[in-house]
Amino acid sequence: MSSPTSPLEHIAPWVISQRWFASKGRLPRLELIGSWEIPSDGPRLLTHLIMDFSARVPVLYQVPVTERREPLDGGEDALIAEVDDGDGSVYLYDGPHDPAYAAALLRMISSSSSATDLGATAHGQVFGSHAISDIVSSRVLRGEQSNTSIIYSVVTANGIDRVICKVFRALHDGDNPDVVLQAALAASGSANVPQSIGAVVGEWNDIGQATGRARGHLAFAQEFLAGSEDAWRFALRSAEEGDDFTARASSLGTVTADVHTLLAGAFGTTAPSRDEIDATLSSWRSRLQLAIEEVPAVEEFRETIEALYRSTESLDWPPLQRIHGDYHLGQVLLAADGHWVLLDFEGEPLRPMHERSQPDFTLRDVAGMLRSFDYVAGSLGSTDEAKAWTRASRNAFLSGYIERSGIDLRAHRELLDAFEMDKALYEAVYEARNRPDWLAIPLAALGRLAQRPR
Ligand SMILES: Nc1ncnc2c1ncn2[C@@H]1O[C@H](COP(=O)(O)OP(=O)(O)O)[C@@H](O)[C@H]1O
Ligand SMILES: O=P(O)(O)O[C@H]1O[C@H](CO)[C@@H](O[C@H]2O[C@H](CO)[C@@H](O)[C@H](O)[C@H]2O)[C@H](O)[C@H]1O
Repeated sequence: MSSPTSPLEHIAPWVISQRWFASKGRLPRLELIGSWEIPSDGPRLLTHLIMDFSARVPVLYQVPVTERREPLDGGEDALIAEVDDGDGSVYLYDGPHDPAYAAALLRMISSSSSATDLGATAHGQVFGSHAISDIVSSRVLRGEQSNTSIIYSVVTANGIDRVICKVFRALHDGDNPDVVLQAALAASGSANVPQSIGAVVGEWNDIGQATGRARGHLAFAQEFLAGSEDAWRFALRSAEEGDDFTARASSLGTVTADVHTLLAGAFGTTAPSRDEIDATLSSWRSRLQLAIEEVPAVEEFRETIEALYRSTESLDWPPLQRIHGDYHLGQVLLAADGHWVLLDFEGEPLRPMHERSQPDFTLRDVAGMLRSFDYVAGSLGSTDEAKAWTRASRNAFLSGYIERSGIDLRAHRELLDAFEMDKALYEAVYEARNRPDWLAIPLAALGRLAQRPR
C-alpha cells in the first residue's frame, strides 16, 4: 500500500454520520486539506484533515484512519470501508478503535516524535516526566459528543497506570485552552486537575490565515482517574436521597477559588478596559437576542434583563483573567479519594475558539456552577426538597469560594446575577436545540432572576 487509499471518497459517508460531525442538516462540502502518518511496521496509520465548507465558518475535522490488509479482530463496529486498491482488499478503520493507532499516538507523545508530513505536520510533546514504559491495552471512551478519547492501561515509573488521550475532532488555529490551562495547572502542582502527560501539535494549510498556515493542538493525554465519579451524577443522587451536600459544595467553592488563583498566577490578571467591559455587555445582548429568536418565551423577560445589563455598566468590574469557561457539575469529577478534579477547560462550545482563549471574568465560572446546582433541582421536578437542597448547595458553594478567595461576591451581586442570566440564556438556546424537554429549567431560572429584588 504505497499511497493513502482515496480517503475522501471512502471516508466521507462515514464522517458525516459521526456524532462529532457538527454540520448535520446541511449538504456537506468536504475537502481533504492534508494528512500525516505515523510510521509503522504494521497497518498504515494515517490522519486526514477534512474541511467541511458547507458551514458559514468552515469546520476542519481530524479523522485518523488505519489501513489494514486483513480485518481487525473485533473491529467490525469501527470499520469505515472496505476498498479494493488493485492488489486486493484494504480495510479502513476508525483510528482510535484500532490498538495500533492508539499505541502509536501515545508513543509519539511520550517520545516527542514527529509524524510524516503528507500535507500536514504533527509533533508529539511530552509534559513533565511521566515516562511510559509499556502500553498494555486501549479502548475508546463511550458517550462523548464532540471529541474521541482513548483510555489506556499503561506502565509508568511514577504510579500512573491509566491514561486518557483526547483526540480533538474539530480543529482550530491557535492553542486549545483545554491543553494550555490544564497543563499549566498540573505543572503548578495542583491536585485539582489530572496530571498532564503530553500533547500533539500540528500545522496545516489554511487560506483563512495571513500566513496560509494554521497551527493547533490535535490531541491531549492526561492521567485517567479510574474509580472517579462525575459530580453531576453524584450531586443528583445526593439530592434524590435528601443528603446534605453542603460540605462538598463548600469544598468545591474552595477548589474553584484555588484554581482561579493558580490561573491568575500563571497567566496574569488585568483591570478591564471600558472596551472590554463593553464587549462583555455586547456579547450578553447578542445572546439575549439569539435566545429570543430561538426561544420566543424569553421575550417576556427582555426588558428586565436589559435593565439588569444596563445597571452593570456603571459598576466596578473585577479583573480579567483566564477561567474555565464552561463550568458546571458535569465538568468536575469526585476522585476515588474524595477530592474534586476539574476537567474540560475547552470553553463554551457555542463560542468561537479564539474567544475562548481570551481572559474573562471569574464570575462567569461561579455563575456557571450556581446554575448547575439549580439544574439538579430542575431535573428532579423542582420538588420543595430538591429546591431546598439546591439553595443550601448554592450558598455553601458561594461561602467556600468567598472564604478562600477573599473576594466578597455578595458585593458583586448584580454582576453575578447578570452572568447567571447570561448563562441561563445560553442554556435556553442549548436546551431548545438539544433537549427541549429540559427547556423549562433555564426558563424558570430566568423568571426567578428577573424577580430578584436588587
Ligand atoms: N482524566 C480523566 N479521568 C477520568 N475520567 C475522565 C478524565 N477525562 C475525562 N474523563 C471522563 O470523560 C468525560 C468527557 O471528558 P471531557 O473532557 O469533558 O470531554 P468532552 O470535551 O468530549 O466533553 C468526563 O465527563 C469524564 O467522565
Ligand atoms: O458538553 P459540555 O460539557 O461542553 O456542556 C454542554 O452540555 C451540558 C449538558 O451536558 C450543558 O450543561 C447544562 O446541563 C447540565 C446538566 O446536564 C447542567 O449541570 C449545567 O449547569 C447546564 O448548563 C452545558 O451548558 C453545555 O455547554
